[in-house]
Amino acid sequence: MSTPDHDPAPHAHPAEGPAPTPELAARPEAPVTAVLALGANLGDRSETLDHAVAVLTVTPGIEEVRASPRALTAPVGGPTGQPDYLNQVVRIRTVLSPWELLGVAHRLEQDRHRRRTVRWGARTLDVDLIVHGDLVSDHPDLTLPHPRAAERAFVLLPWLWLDADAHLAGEPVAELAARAAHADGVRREPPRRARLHDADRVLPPPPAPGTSAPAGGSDDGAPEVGVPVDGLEGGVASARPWTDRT
Ligand SMILES: Nc1ncnc2c1ncn2[C@@H]1O[C@H](COP(=O)(O)OP(=O)(O)OP(=O)(O)O)[C@@H](O)[C@H]1O
Ligand SMILES: Nc1nc2c(c(=O)[nH]1)N=C(CO)CN2
Repeated sequence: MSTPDHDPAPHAHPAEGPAPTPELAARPEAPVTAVLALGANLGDRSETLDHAVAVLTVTPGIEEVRASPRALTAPVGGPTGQPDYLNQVVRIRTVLSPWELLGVAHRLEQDRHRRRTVRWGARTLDVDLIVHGDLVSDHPDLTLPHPRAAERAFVLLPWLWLDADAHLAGEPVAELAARAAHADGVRREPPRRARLHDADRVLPPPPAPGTSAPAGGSDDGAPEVGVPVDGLEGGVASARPWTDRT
């Protein structure tokens, strides 16, 4: 028996091969802003998004990772009866080509054993590339800006919460969000702090002689920790991946 996430014969994704156009293969000479949209509605959605943001943070060629507040959203399209999605938008600066960035997106999905079977079916993780600088591409394997982003409240609202001045193809995201259908199905998650299992914690150094406060750590008493990642180069991140900055 197979479920949408247990396809016995997953097919290779086109982003594993060469870029289909020179524009999609070209690395920018200087970092450009790119926006990714994450969505998960199977498994531990919150942990999945934590992992994805952490991996982006340590991916070579990606810097200045800013993650939006998260939204719990009613599924739009696809089979009925799906669980709600957890959606988030991530803005980065990157020198990766659009095709390389799509490859990163698909490795993140594969890390979560995503299988493509039913269109818009439930999935452990979906990572869409919304914009890559000002690039416009109409190639079906990577269309930029993402062809459905301008009407998706589950993309536009988190993006707006992250960046009130954001524009998509010259239009203010605020205006697109105000017009988007299904906005009432998008509920902003309250800001949260990462809670790590004790076994994953890196203990802070002991207090200096004569002091009582431990060195380092965060303001809620949880120590600053690195984030171990696998599947991509980069090792351990020192940045905090739970960047719910509002
Ligand atoms: N901007 C883009 N971002 C991500 N994938 C894209 C983009 N443009 C085209 N694609 C192609 O779309 C194909 C299907 O992607 P995916 O399975 O993530 O679709 P979906 O999430 O179910 O639907 P939607 O594309 O409406 O979000 C991918 O194989 C990819 O090559
Ligand atoms: N709420 C919600 N609905 C969706 C989503 C999503 O991320 N969130 N993604 C889809 C295909 O990418 C289709 N429908």
